[in-house]
Amino acid sequence: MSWDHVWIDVNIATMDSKVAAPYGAITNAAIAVKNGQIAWLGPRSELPDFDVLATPVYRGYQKWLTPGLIDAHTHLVYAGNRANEFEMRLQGASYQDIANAGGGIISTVKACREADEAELFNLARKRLNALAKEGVTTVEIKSGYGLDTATELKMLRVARELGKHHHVEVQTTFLGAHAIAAEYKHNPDAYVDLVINDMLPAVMKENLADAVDVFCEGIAFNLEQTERVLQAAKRAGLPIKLHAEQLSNIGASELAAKLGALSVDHIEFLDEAGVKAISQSGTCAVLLPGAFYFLRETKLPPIDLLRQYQVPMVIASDINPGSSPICSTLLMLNMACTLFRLTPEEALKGVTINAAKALGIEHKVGSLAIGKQADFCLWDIHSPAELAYAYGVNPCEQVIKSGRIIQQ
Ligand SMILES: N=CN[C@@H](CCC(=O)O)C(=O)O
Ligand SMILES: [Zn+2]
Repeated sequence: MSWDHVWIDVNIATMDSKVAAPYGAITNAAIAVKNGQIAWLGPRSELPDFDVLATPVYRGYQKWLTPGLIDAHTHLVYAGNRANEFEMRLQGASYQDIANAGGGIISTVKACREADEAELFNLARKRLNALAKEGVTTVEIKSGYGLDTATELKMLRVARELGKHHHVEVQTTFLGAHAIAAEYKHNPDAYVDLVINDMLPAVMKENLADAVDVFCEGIAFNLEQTERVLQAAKRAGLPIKLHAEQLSNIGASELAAKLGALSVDHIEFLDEAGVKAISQSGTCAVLLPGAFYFLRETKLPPIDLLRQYQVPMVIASDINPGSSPICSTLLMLNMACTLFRLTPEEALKGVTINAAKALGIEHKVGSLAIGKQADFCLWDIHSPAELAYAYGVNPCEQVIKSGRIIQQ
């Protein structure tokens, strides 16, 4: 047997539902990598003979190995910050008040239109480095702070460039329908026309997006406008997702289900009819505890209903300057448990296999099984629950991306 690398004496949280144990765990295990893929994994005692002189072998000392983490919802390409709005909220203004007064997303739009690609790239790279240090190997990045064709393209190009220059794999999402651009304040439908007829074709031409998202909400796009954008995305052959039911329930998730969306994200105000609809369409529920925490929301997402209808729950950071300026996927695991009462196992599924489902890449990443991409992390922990339990001392010891050992 000839392999590129082998790890022995590790405990593996495979997160593979075919392994019938919590976390899909295999204890006293080994894993072998060849050509960027997992060539073998199983109990150490069953490890086939291999050429020990020719193969680098790493000893895990019974530490835990998990799939590389996947952050399936971020807005990490942006310029400026909104600390002033943070202060305004502490003086009593609400997130909606600020948005309605022309602040919020629109104020980040001004900063992003002014920034050039190099500036956006450098700011975003720091955020991506922070995630990578915590074991993130795949990240989704949205546009949506341009709201004109040139700036939306600029954001997506920066996201694509990040993916080329960093070991973390980047999935891009076109979110031109994030807010109504100030220039179209009095004619939102004309802005939707711009998104569909100008931005989307330009995005497609440069192959800049892996998916399309819309913020479907009272302060953003209504159901009809949202459907127009999503139908256009589908015609262009892109998967779709929605910012849905964050501040109110306008039926966004039922629309997402009808159109076969990959995910609905936020969903604090999702009701049983919506949960039922997304369970039937196989749409994932992306929970964003960072935004819930930072906006001091009080309405909890319907976790029990999501469990009851067996909707895959995803946990993501939602990194953005307005509602979640928190650059830590690991902290989200802790928040998912403390704020949303997820179990640590549910939380870990939310940043591994279920996050992969929300991005439509579960055939490739998200769990550890023979034939999958060799994306995994070695953690200095005694049980996988520790990843959600404690925060502040980074337990990530080693990151392997596509079979390559990343030194950081
Ligand atoms: N809800 C909409 N979009 C972002 C917030 C964007 C912002 O406030 O800048 C979110 O996911 O929370
Ligand atoms: Zn978001």
